[in-house]
Parts: sequence; C-alpha cells; structure tokens
Amino acid sequence: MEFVVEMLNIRKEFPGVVANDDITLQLRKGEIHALLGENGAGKSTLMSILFGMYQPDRGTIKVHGEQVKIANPNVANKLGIGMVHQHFKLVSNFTVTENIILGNELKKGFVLNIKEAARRIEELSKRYGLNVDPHAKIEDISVGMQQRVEILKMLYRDAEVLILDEPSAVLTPQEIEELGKIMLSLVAEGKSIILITHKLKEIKAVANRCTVIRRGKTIGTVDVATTSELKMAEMMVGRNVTFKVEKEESRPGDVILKLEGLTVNNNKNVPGLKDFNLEVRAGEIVGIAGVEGNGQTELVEAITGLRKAESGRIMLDGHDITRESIRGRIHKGIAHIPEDRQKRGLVLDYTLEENMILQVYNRKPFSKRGILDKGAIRKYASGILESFDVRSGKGPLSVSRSLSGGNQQKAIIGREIELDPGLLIAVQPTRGLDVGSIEYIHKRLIAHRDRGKAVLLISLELDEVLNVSDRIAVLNNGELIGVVKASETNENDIGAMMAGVKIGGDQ
Ligand SMILES: Nc1ncnc2c1ncn2[C@@H]1O[C@H](COP(=O)(O)OP(=O)(O)OP(=O)(O)O)[C@@H](O)[C@H]1O
Repeated sequence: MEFVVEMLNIRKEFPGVVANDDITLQLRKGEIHALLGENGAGKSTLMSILFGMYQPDRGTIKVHGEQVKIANPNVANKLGIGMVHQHFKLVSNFTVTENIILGNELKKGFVLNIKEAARRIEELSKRYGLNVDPHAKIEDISVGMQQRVEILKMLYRDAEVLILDEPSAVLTPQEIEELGKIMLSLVAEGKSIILITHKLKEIKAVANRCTVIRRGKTIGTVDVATTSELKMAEMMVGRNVTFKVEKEESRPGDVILKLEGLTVNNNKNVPGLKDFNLEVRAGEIVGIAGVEGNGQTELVEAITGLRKAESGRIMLDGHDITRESIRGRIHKGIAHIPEDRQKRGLVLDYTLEENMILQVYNRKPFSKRGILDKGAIRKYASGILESFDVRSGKGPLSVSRSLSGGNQQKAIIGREIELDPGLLIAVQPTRGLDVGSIEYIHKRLIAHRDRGKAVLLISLELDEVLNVSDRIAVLNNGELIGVVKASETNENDIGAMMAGVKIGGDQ
C-alpha cells in the first residue's frame, strides 16, 4: 500500500500538557482520511506539525516513504502539503486572484501576470467544480466561497495532500453537501485529504478511513464503511454516548422576552429583520431555524444591544429595553453565547480566569472597595472550568489563546450559564464541539430551562433546533414564517418553512 504521508509515533508537549503522545497516522494516496477526537485531543497540533508550524519533540514524518523535516510551512508547501485553517487567512479587500498569488511573488524569478494567474485559477476552479470567480473581492463573497478560495490557493501551489481543519464548521448544510462533492472530485484527481471534523455523518458520507485520537493518544484507525457512527463516537469519548436529547415537556411561565414589530437593519443599511414578533417564556427553549443570513444576526444583535432597532420594541420582564445599553441589558439578566467566539466571546490574550469574570469583576466577592480578590476569582473560575470540563494546560491561569477551539467554546458557555441569566441567548452553542460535549451542553441548556429560565437558541443545525427546543420560530428573508411546537413538527416541514412556505399557525 502506498502512503503519501506517514506520521509515526509523534510526540508534542506544551507547558503542562502532552498534546500528542505517540500518535501515528498514515495517509494513503487518493483517500479521504478523517481525523476524529474530542475537543483538545490534539488534532490541530498534529496537523500543525505536518504543516511545519510546530516541530515534534519525537517521532518521524515520511512523505512518499522518505523521511523529511518540515521546518516551516514553506517546506510543507514544497513537499506538496497544503492546509486550510479554521480561521481563513485572506485579505478581504483583495480579489480572489490577488489572494491566491499573495506570497508567491516572493519567489525567485516571479513575474507578476495577474491575467495569466486569473486564467489558471479559472481553469482549476472548473476542473474541481469550485465555481469561484477569480475577479471577485473576498469581502463580497460568502464564507463558503472564501473557503473554496483557500482550497484553490493550495491547488494553485500544486498541493498533493490537503489538510482541512473543521471545514464544515462555518458552512450551511447545503454548502457542506457541496464541499463533500468537491472533496470527492479532489481525490478522484489523485489528491489525498486529511479531514478534521466532529461530524460523524460527514465522515460516513465522504471518508474512507478514520483515525481516532483521545487525550493525545491514537485509539485506532478504522474503515469507515464498516464502522458505525456510534462505534466511532465511543472510540473517541471512551464511553457510551447517546445522540438523543432527553427532556420533559416544558412548563412555560411568564413572558420574559417579548419582541413587538421589531425591524432591524443589516450591514447594508436595509432591513435584515422585518416587523418581527416573538415571545419567549420562563421555562421554555425557543429555537430559531433559518438558513444563515436570514435575519438571525440582526435579531440577536438587537436583543443584546449590539445593533439598534429601527422600529418596534424589545421588552424584558415587562420593561422596555429597546434603548438600554449593552451593559444595562447584561445587568437586567440577558446572557449571550456569541456566534464568533474569538471576536466577541473571549479576550484571547487574557487568562481563562480573567475571561470568566468579564461581566462580574466589579461585583462582590470579586472586588471589594476597588481591589480584586484573586482567591475568590480563582475559586469561581475553577468551578466553571471543572463543571464544563474545559481542558487546558494551566487551568484558570492558561492564556485563552492556547486552548483548543472547542475548549474555548465550552469556557464561554460555562461563563454565561454560571451568570444564571433570566434570558440566555445561545448562538450556535455547539459549533466545533465533539459529540460528548454537545450532549453535555444540551443537558445544561435544558437544565437552565428547567430552573424556570428562558432560552433563545439560534442554530444552523436543524437536528439541534428540533431536539433541544420546545417551540421553533422559522425565519426566512428577515420575516417570521411561523412558530411551531417542536414535538409536532419534523425536519421536512421546518425545511419547507425555511424556504418561505407557510405551514402551521402561530403558537
Ligand atoms: N500553543 C499552545 N500552547 C499551549 N498549549 C497548547 C497550544 N496549542 C495547543 N495546546 C493544548 O494542546 C491540547 C491539544 O490542543 P489541539 O488544539 O491540538 O486540540 P484539538 O483536538 O484540535 O481540539 P478542538 O477539537 O477543540 O479544536 C489542548 O490541551 C491545548 O490546550
């Protein structure tokens, strides 16, 4: 069997944590090889080693059977290895072509010929079914398209081995399906792919083999066709998992959040949310279903105060908060798990404990007469990190940037739930989380509801909206299409409503 890349017995230690402990991964030519593991298991570290961003402490890397030293990403590129990161590295006011040739101009003998580059990009785009316009500006194209630009960047540099780090985390369900087709066309042309993903369905749909790692160690490599999703999940977590969400019928109480005729402009200064009405009661979870970009951002930002309402009213506990400041709303009991954890969720250069008290540092017991009580802060932060199983090298003292993406997300969720808010707004709360953590977060959202609090859940994962919510409000083109009980609907009906078809009445 021909291996294009072999990573043998790789070890990598960071202060306080062994991220990779004797990991072996062998990539066959022309296969899609999934890399599965819990949050913080060591996947990104392993791939960063393959891409030359970190040096392993021990172990061997072979490319086409020959031992190599990948000192930096340029060496990786030369060896035919390319990587698409979770956070894209594109210049937003440059065109697709300019972004793709960026970096290449430093090479010896490079002659700038944009026309020729654009022609080649177009050709590659056609060949692999990417459908990218080489002249479009990055800021004008969707996230899905931007990801394809990243893929094109690798192809333009003749990469043979493509590493995709959680590529579907930022995509809509339709874009995920298209990405699957693109991956299949890439391997059909002889490329080999390492795919990091938490989505078992996706592994089943496209991957040939799957290597599972847990807490830095290889658990095994399996053939995907003959291994069930449940089996892979259990290998990863090391215990039985259920995909079902257990919950009792909700017992809604008083109205906590009431939106009346809310109209909110989008970034282009036209209404992104139009004349929107909704109630969320104590003791219930209301899910918002909709294709991305149909008013969800405007809705959340208006409630949290990040964006102003053009007209209409936002009522919290019977009080009008439409003009209230962001901080005022937090004090009145609104907590927010934001969509973009790196931009709005955490101050990445702060430690975890500093991040855990962002909203409460000036209250007792954390601050007395203007002086911070370090002991009280540490105790509070440690409690959250333990309860939400946030794994990091130095616990509360870890710099937030050093945490794996999934663990950053768990820390934010823990911080917001710990505030015990009357209204919890959870936007894509489980994006990037492994199945064990998803199970846990769902339980915590339901427990919050069961304590008589209101939860507004915004998610692009239809399964999540259907399983966790009590009622579902469907958005299409900024308008409320309808509100249905989760127990009385199904994926097809919600899908039709998301496309703008009105089914069922207002509940
Ligand atoms: N630069 C770093 N400094 C210190 N610790 C780090 C660094 N990078 C990663 N770690 C730690 O190494 C471990 C593995 O992290 P890694 O990002 O590889 O996990 P992952 O499997 O990719 O997780 P996720 O699914 O959440 O993205 C984590 O405990 C993380 O906190």
